[in-house]
Parts: sequence; structure tokens; C-alpha cells
Amino acid sequence: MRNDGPPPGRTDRTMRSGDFSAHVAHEILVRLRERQPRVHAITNAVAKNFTANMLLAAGAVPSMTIVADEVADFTRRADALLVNLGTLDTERRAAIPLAIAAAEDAALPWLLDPVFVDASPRRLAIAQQLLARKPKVLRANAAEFEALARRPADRKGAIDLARERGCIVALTGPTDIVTDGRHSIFIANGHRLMARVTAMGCAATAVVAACLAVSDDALLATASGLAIMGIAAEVAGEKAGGPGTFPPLLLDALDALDDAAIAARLRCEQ
Ligand SMILES: Nc1ncnc2c1ncn2[C@@H]1O[C@H](COP(=O)(O)OP(=O)(O)OP(=O)(O)O)[C@@H](O)[C@H]1O
Ligand SMILES: Cc1ncsc1CCO
Ligand SMILES: [Mg+2]
Repeated sequence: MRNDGPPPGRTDRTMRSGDFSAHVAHEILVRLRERQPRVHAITNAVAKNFTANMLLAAGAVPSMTIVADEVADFTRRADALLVNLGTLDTERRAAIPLAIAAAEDAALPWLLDPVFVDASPRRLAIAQQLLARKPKVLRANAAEFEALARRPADRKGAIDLARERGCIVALTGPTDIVTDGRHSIFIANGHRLMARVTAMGCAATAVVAACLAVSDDALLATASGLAIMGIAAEVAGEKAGGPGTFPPLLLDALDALDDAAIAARLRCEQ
């Protein structure tokens, strides 16, 4: 059961973009645990289970159905929608526009994770159409960013795309760039093992979706989600024997993450 209390997100006006800090990330994590927002995740078959467990470890409540005659209902009762293109089969292709329409109707934030748009012209065309529908956040790795944005995956490219598209751009890698086109935040947290197992980016976008569900400030929410993910990964990486033990340790670390760890470990510039 979800806690009683104020509905998630869209009421808080106390945070301003440009003020990212460990305190902000911790406050959003506390809100996640208190409010337990629902995240409807249309994600790929590879990332599905791990993403659901990462959402639970963050404090959110996942749902993942992709069936055409249910996906709008699931989206309407959620607090944020994730659209991930990783395994873009016919069922997901049908579900995605229905879910986005429901999110628009319900004024929910939705996020686009354009997995492998660099690999297929058809997928790239679909991602371009989805980007034109104005997701609140675009989260991509460098190759996906370059294919979608048709420019180098660097600070200037991310800022220019965010300005042109009116969304938050989160360009991830060893250092994450988060920008709304005016303010930019650079997060250096994370662990090399994140690049040695699949679905870390997919899960990161899902954690950002949960943060967006409890904050009006999409820039700070996105930075918070990526910082929380990166810091939990550092804690997990220090204990992991390799890529096999890393994912469950990351779930444990995210579940146990506290203000002391965030304050001690956050590495960001803005
Ligand atoms: N070498 C690295 N060192 C530290 N953190 C990293 C490294 N590579 C990626 N990360 C972190 O891993 C997360 C996922 O980013 P990445 O860009 O690798 O996603 P991705 O390529 O979309 O992943 P996937 O498609 O497998 O889900 C981000 O939080 C990022 O900061
Ligand atoms: C490996 C893989 N293939 C399609 S989606 C996915 C998960 C990483 O994005
Ligand atoms: Mg990815």
C-alpha cells in the first residue's frame, strides 16, 4: 500500500535549478520513500526485471505491462512514465503512443530512453517522432545521443539539444551531463562495473523517472536520480567481485542509501 499524504510531485516550489547539492538529492530520495510514486515502465525485455527491482529499491512502485488494451489505464494511475526502446517489438510499438497519450492527458512527466537508435534507421525514425512529442527528459549514452541529435556527444551538444527540444538532456557515461539548456550539472559518480553489465542505463532512466514523480524541478530531479544511481553503484562496486555480484549489491546499496553516503560521495560540478 502507498502512504497517505500529499500526492507525489508537482507541488514543491522550494527548489531552484542551479542549486544541485547532496542535500537536494537526499531530499528527493526521502520523498521517494515517503510517497512511493508509481512508475509505469515500458522497457525492454532485457532490463525489465532489474529495472522493476531498482525502482522498488529506490522507494517507487513499478508497473511494466505493455498490453495495448491496458497500458493507458496503467499509465493514468501512475506518477511518471518511462519509454525505453530497447526491444521494440510490435507490442511495444503499439503500446508506446497509447501510453504517451495517457501521460499527456493526465499531465504526467514521461521520459525517453532511445536505446540503440544508432543501430537501426527505423528505430531512429521512431525515436525522432517520440522526441517531437516532448518528453520531459531524454536520457541517452553517447552513441545514441549522436545518432538522435546529429551532433557530437559533448557539453555543447547536450545544451543545444536541450534548448532546441525544450527538455532535460541527460547524456550519460563516465561523467553524466544533465542540462536544461540554461543550467548544466556534471556528475562524476558511478563505477566501472556499470559498463560491464547490461541495463544500467535503462535502470538509471527509471530511477530518474521516479525522482521526476516527486519533484517539480525536472533538472534537479534528473541530476538527483543519476547521482543516487552513481553513488549506490560506488558502494556496490567496492564490495563486488565482478559483474556477476554487482547488480544484487547495487539493489542492496540503493535500498540502504542514506544522507551520509550521499554527502560523503557526491562528486558534481555545475
Ligand atoms: N565507465 C564508467 N564509470 C562510471 N560510471 C559509468 C561508466 N559508464 C557508465 N557509467 C554510469 O552507468 C550508468 C549508465 O550509463 P551508460 O551511458 O553506460 O548507459 P547505457 O549505455 O544506456 O546502458 P544500457 O544500455 O546497458 O542500459 C550511468 O549512471 C553512468 O553514469
Ligand atoms: C542488450 C540489450 N538489447 C536490447 S535492449 C538491451 C539492454 C541494454 O539497453
Ligand atoms: Mg541504454
